[in-house]
Amino acid sequence: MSQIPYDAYVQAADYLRTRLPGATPTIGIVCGSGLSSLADTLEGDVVVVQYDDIPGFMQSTAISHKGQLAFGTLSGKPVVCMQGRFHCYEGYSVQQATFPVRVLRLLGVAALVVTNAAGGINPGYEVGDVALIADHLSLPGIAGANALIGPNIDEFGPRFPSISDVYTPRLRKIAAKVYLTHTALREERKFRLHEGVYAWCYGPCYESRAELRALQALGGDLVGMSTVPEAVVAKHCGMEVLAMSLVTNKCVARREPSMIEAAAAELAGQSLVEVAEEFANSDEVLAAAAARTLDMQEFVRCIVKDI
Ligand SMILES: O=P(O)(O)O[C@@H]1C[C@H](O)[C@@H](CO)O1
Ligand code: HPA
Repeated sequence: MSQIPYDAYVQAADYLRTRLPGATPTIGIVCGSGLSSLADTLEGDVVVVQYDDIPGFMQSTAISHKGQLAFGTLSGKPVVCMQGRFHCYEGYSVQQATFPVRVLRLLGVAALVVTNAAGGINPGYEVGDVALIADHLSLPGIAGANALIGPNIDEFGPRFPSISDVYTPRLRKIAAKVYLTHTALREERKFRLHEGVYAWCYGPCYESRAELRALQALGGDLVGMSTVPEAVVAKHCGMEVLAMSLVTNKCVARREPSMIEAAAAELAGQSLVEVAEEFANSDEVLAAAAARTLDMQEFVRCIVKDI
């Protein structure tokens, strides 16, 4: 894996400092698919910087990911929103995909709020629910797709970091308290809040049914194509991390209908009951994200106030 040198991160952070007239951000918010309008709620002197202009940044190619950083204040705190993240399925290495996280760290970001659109594997999760990520399953990570592979950059963190508490309990508790005390979000049942395990897959294919059953058996509640590399790198460089998924589709993990049984039934002249199945698709994902976007804005705004 080609290594990104420390100087490249420093160069990007130095460039961004020249674009910022005021305070540098202490909180970073990564906007997931369909959730980039979180940045529309920024206040104060908002500064928008295109990824194209930042030395070393990649291009955002994912649908609905704008490809810009928006700096401003949210609930009175200096924040930066990443309107567009980099996914490995776009062809980026895990180091390239996580480049912005380390740049934000160099700018002074101490807490990273990461959002994503995810499929619900847990049968109790419905479209429109939100889940705080309590832990993750990183099959690509344990198989070698880990941004920390290669010479360790000691300026960021230790060679062998523990990531057992990567999703900072303090921040999860803050988010839970916001939800439990926010009348409009909870009592009006705008969305249900869960806490679950996010299974990271490389994508871009949505998972097969057998893969979904495997992830379910391994303890996954959600499945998505992002977040884990960012969280690992953020934890390595000493950031607190809060990650949450918006459930945009329910995953169909039921076993495939047997074509041997279907063929035998047809040969015996029996009529078959067709089972209609719904499979994940990106239109459905973006529509579900759009439907929940204002609630997510409000939720994140209140959490940031209490961080
Ligand atoms: O950036 P996120 O994780 O929100 O995006 C998810 C994963 C894929 O980019 C896309 C698949 O529908 O949504
Ligand atoms: N699988 C993977 N990524 C996703 C999904 C899914 O079902 N939904 C949104 N992002």
